[in-house]
Amino acid sequence: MSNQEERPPAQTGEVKGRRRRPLVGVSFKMYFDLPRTQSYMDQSLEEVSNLLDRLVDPPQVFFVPDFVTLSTVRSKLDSRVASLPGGSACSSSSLLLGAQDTHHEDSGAFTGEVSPKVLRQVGCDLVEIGHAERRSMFGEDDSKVSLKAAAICRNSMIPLVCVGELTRSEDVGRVVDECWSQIGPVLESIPDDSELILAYEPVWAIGKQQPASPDYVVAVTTEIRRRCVQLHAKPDHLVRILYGGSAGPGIFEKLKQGVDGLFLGRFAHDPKALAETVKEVGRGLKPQD
Ligand SMILES: O=C(CO)COP(=O)(O)O
Repeated sequence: MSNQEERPPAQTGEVKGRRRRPLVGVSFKMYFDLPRTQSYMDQSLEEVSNLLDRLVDPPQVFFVPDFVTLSTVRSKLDSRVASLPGGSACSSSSLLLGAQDTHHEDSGAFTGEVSPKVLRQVGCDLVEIGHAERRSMFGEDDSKVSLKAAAICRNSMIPLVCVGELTRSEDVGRVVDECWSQIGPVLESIPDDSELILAYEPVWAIGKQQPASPDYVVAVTTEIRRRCVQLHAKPDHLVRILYGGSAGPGIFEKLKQGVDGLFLGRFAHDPKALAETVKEVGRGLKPQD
């Protein structure tokens, strides 16, 4: 598949079953060169596709490479799925492609920008917006994030919106208020029936040796979910919340009361660490394994 007409709208969760499917993703940020992206994808797909059928609750797994390698990664995802027997848990709805940003217009005189329409045409399922690095270094503010979220939905993809407070605080209400100032405008800008993925990434926990503490993450994400559902009346099954910020193997078990999965950076650079995390988010191996 190579163009938008041939691809059905991205629907990453199990919307019809009203179940929030677990989800694990990795952003390559700007860490990988082209050969590294290719070898990382080959090794990760080998690890993950061998694993998904053996898990209790196989998660969806998404990859977020740079713009230039989106088509390369798309081809690798498609050929891996095509090589597997029908009925495998490793299908086109379980291996997803994301972009790291988008412009909010579909076309026009915006030199250097990338259109959400083209992202869909090259086979993106989701688009990451509002990452802390883009907010702090590239002037991405809440109004731009909202426009981009609307553009992503308009082009049949899922917005993956990164939110998080700048500094750690014991006051969960204050932390959630800061996150809510980023989430509220997005919820206003997208259709009520659109899926949304929120990546809760406390800015102070990105790029560190340790993630935020489990109690902290669960308290914040539980309140974010409550506000989405009760304050905004967003259907519960349409919002998935991930944790990101120095996340890696060994932490999902402690966060699972609050989140549907993880969004990884450096600690997924080893494909075996990615596979280990996928295994944990997928509730481990089925008993016979
Ligand atoms: O920013 C992140 C994912 O978007 C997390 O990056 P690190 O896990 O490398 O801190």
